[in-house]
Amino acid sequence: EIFSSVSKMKTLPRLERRLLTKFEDFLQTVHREDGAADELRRKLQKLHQWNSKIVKNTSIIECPLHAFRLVKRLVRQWSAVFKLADDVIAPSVSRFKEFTNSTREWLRTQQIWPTHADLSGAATAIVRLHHLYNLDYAPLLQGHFLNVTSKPLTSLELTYVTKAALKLGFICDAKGLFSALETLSAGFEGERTVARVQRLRERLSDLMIGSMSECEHNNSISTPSVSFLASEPEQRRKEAVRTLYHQMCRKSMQAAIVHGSGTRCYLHSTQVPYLKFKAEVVNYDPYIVVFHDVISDDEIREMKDLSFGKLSPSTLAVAQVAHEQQLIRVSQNAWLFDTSPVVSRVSRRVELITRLSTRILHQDTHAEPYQVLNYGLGGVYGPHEDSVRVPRHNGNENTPLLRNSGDRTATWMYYLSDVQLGGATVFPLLGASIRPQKGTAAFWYNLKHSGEGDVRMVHAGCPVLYGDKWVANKWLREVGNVFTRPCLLHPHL
Ligand SMILES: O=C(O)CCC(=O)C(=O)O
Ligand SMILES: [Fe+2]
Repeated sequence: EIFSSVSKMKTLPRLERRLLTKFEDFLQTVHREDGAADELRRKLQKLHQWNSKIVKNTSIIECPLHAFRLVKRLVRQWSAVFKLADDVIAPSVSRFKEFTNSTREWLRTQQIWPTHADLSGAATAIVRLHHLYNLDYAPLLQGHFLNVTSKPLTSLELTYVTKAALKLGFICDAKGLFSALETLSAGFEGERTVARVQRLRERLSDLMIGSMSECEHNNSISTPSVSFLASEPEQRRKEAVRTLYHQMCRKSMQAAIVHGSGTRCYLHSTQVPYLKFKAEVVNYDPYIVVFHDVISDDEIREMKDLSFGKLSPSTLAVAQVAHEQQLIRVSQNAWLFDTSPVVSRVSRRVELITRLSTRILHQDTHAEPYQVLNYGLGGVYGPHEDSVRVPRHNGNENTPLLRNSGDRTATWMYYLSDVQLGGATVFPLLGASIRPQKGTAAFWYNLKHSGEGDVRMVHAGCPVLYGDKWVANKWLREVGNVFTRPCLLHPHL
């Protein structure tokens, strides 16, 4: 899957360019002038034009609507190209079959070519963003997404978006989208469009029967169904946290200054005399602090470069049902050890500032390697605690890492990118939020001084509305840090 990493998606136009070149070069060697070959040339020419526009400006993929359209083109238009080549041309030109087979194989080895799952993932992102941030669907139908303007949605595109809303269980969104689809396809007599609309109508009416939801209440975010077993009060607590999380994400979009009110700045001393860092207290009790200018652009580039090839879709520490993961976490991550002088230096800085050890040695691990995260389209990380030792995570105590190194005492999170819109880190129970800013880092403790997991530290990454969000987590472990964690009375760390 690729929709779960915006940075990976940005490499798609270059790959498409290489694919186009392969086809164009091959066609040069095929001297065939008939309708099918002409049609193939025409299709490729059109793809070439689209590609030329986007290959020079891949940052537009940070806009979910452009990203959705790119994925749609790669999945649908290219499968039409292959189909035409295989079904119409290859039977009379045998070399063609060899060519399409080997080209398909080549694409597979690149591992990033999108599939139908990516197409529905991209449509899901668009719906989730509209739903969560309370955006009006009307501009989207006209091809507008925030300040980006493009062509109105086609009936096929609208079908994907409506289906995504249905799948998410957002019935009111689906109803609205479906009636727009009906209007849009009213004049079309095409069999496929009619059948598509009919199928959706049936699915929607099935869902409506079981649901009494009134669409006027669209603003209160429906909590997605959670099918794993949970006791009733726990379930209610979870829903309350989710509601607060959604509210905070929306609020973080409106406020110009995102950090909590009463934010206080100071110069934070380190173990090196005169080396101080700008610090901003986001919350006093429990303590959450953001440090500014703690990692340079060059260091960030190196961390991203070292991680990029290793990114793979994020999973969750707490087992969840597969289809729910989409709602809880949409990102890819890689583990990065201190294998280069730059990464080591970046870790030393964490030590200088926090006075905690980041040493990673076999059998004596004071910290985890960096978990470098790149978010995907509408990328989110729902409410969670970094600590495993919060009461409701019972049963997780017995992992080898926990036995050897203890819990995640503290979290240090480097922000490796800005995010144009959305993507704030929020603490729903504290009312604190942090806007991602390249070069800064957030720090907080996950455990109380007693060693118990602090449930107040539940936090989340709001959906990325527009942008390519990167963070790097350094989780500092208990063992090796029990004596270094500063005293409770210390005003700072
Ligand atoms: O990306 C964010 O803002 C939060 C990430 C996070 O909480 C985590 O990776 O554990
Ligand atoms: Fe976290």
